[in-house]
Amino acid sequence: MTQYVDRAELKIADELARFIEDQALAGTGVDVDAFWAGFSEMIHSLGPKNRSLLDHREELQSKLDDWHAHHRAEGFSAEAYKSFLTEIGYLLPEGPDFEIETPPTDPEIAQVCGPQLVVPITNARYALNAANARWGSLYDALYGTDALGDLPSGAGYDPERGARVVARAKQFLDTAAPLAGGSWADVTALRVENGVFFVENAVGETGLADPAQFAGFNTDRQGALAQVLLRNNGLHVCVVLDPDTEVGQSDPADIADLLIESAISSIMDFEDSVACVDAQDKVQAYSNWLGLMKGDLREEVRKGDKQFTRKLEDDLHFTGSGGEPVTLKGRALMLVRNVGHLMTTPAILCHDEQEAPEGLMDAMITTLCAMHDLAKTAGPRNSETKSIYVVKPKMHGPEEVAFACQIFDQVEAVLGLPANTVKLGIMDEERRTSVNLKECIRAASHRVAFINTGFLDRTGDEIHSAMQAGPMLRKGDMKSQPWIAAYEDRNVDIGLACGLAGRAQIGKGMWAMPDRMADMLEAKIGHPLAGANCAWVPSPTAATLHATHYHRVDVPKRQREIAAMNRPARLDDLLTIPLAGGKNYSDAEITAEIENNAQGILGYVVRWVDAGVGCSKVPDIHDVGLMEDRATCRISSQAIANWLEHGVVNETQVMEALRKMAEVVDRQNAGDPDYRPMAPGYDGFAFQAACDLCFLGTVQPSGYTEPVLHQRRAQLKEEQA
Ligand SMILES: CC(=O)SCCNC(=O)CCNC(=O)[C@H](O)C(C)(C)COP(=O)(O)OP(=O)(O)OC[C@H]1O[C@@H](n2cnc3c(N)ncnc32)[C@H](O)[C@@H]1OP(=O)(O)O
Ligand SMILES: O=CC(=O)O
Ligand SMILES: [Mg+2]
Repeated sequence: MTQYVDRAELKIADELARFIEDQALAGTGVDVDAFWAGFSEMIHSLGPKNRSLLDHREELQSKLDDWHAHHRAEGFSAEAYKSFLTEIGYLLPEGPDFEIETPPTDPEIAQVCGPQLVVPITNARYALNAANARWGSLYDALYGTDALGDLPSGAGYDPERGARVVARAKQFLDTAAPLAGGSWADVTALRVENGVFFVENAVGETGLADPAQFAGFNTDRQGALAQVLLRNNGLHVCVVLDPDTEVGQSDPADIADLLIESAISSIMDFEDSVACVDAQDKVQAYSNWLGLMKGDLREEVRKGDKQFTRKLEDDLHFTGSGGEPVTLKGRALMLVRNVGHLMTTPAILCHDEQEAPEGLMDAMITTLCAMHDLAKTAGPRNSETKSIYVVKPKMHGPEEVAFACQIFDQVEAVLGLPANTVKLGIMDEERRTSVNLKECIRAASHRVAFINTGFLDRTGDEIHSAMQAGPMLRKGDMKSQPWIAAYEDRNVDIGLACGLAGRAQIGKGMWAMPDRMADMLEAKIGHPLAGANCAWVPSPTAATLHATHYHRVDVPKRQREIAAMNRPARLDDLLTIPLAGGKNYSDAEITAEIENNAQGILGYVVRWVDAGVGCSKVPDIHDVGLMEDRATCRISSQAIANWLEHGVVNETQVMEALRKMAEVVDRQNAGDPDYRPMAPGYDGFAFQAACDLCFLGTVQPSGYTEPVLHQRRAQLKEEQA
């Protein structure tokens, strides 16, 4: 039972009030009473608007449902559809051209192109790792994954595999920092003399083809060259020399590793990768964020027989070619993803005892925590421009973006921050945002710092918003449809037209197969080539490997080329609904599809509901481990709900698939002593949640999964209390 304390017409869960007063407010200079008064005023003034925006979503959805239900039989007319969307205010008129006016942002947002790592904020061990993922070992990333085509076989070091890793890494150097003569593969010695970098290899003495790529060096205590810093496309590579390691010893030039700039920014996620349903969970999440912003977050890590304390890395120091000190950031720029506008929270009750919107709570408290970074007078800072970067997900159209800006206007006023301190990341992941993207950006033109194609949620919304249009294609077929290509291209085109290049991020989505690094290396170069200056990765290792793409592609140049192409707008493609149409899937294909979706849902939901884990790696029916979060769960559940709605499958078939796959998921988790099997009872909260997601999928708001997940997890917590 939550204990509440009264604060300025709000009831605040006791542990949240204590966190805010004792930890978050302390040291910010914000007066406690003024804070509560301002917070209360914000919740009571913006809460009703929040609710009316959600009502508007529902109104539009029911109009879409009706229209599709009435026009299904007569065949689809794109023109009639577009007129209807315009008539109901779903598709809005575009205003004149404009450019964003966001105040200057940090280089990691505006200039440096590279991977963006996402991490659940509730896991301090991972969150610290994500902050520290600015630098990663390319040798380790190549050795420890399937990036070379196969996986390491044993526990010990395999010199044959090591040689292949070194060869690949040196190929990378030949692209990122080519030599004037010969290849890095034949390098026998490196030296720095009077600030000039020399290389010896098969052709004799040489140097970098472009000497300006030499950015600094370090020597060891004996004065021997220990690190050489190179720069390419704004990214750094540190060549590590160490004859005392096994790898360095076997290298003619003592090269032991390449440390490369990896996660340029990291998103600390309060949204789809976490399971936070009450004040207790939220305080844990806010505490981690506060620790990152204060810089004092620590986590005891045990690995095998080793134990150590993980904390934020310091900056890196080198000597420049003229003898000047060179300092590079040791940490990724941290952004924070708040929840969207949908959910309410039992952590705060309004004067009418109703739950407050969770998005308002996140906006105020994550900004408050980040003030500790702005206030630092010594030590490494997150933002040099005194900015706070908030990613706002799942907004539907410009009105909701304008509302997000209004929220942060009020937050800044309450906390005494200069206007537009909070920079906004707009996730382009709902259909009404994609179709009105230019106006969404305009609505945040003074604070937008990124737009990003969250194609996973976007796929879920594609299914839900056209639920009544007919049965959709299989999940895997969605990726090759006209709507998604148009969505990705338009996001870049509109971002460039609105002046984001050199000022803000134009990002691309998550790589959702965390163990398939060879495939990622093949596929994800497509992101910088498409003009994105950042793209999401699920792990630090993926960040290191994806970083190599930004050495191969000069993104600003690519953006100029794309802008010059003047590509046509392709709104018609964007509005092409991915219906199965004449495709007649066989019974086997239908069964495989629902079993695959059921397995993903159950594998994810059982850990969410029973263990409070918001992001998991779950094998699909082909045994490929997939990153599952609320967005991927939204796709799978909406896909099943859609096929149920149109009679492609019936309830009995879906229930059979759920029961069968529950047994599979139980077996997959058999090694976990805390795991509670779903079979043979099929009566636990997790299994019920999976059933609700499928059988009640059509009536979930926008097809989101969080209402069901929250309800079932809260029930379980209550039962366990
Ligand atoms: C649609 C969307 O919204 S996408 C955004 C939401 N999704 C995410 O945020 C995905 C984040 N990724 C993750 O949570 C995880 O990588 C998972 C759940 C996919 C896989 O986790 P695991 O199975 O534990 O990964 P695995 O065993 O391969 O690796 C664990 C190691 O990698 C690190 N690691 C894995 N993912 C991350 C991450 N995102 N950030 C930082 N470190 C990470 C861990 O710290 C750990 O290293 P450590 O032992 O030194 O602490
Ligand atoms: O948030 C990201 C997505 O793809 O959804
Ligand atoms: Mg999303």
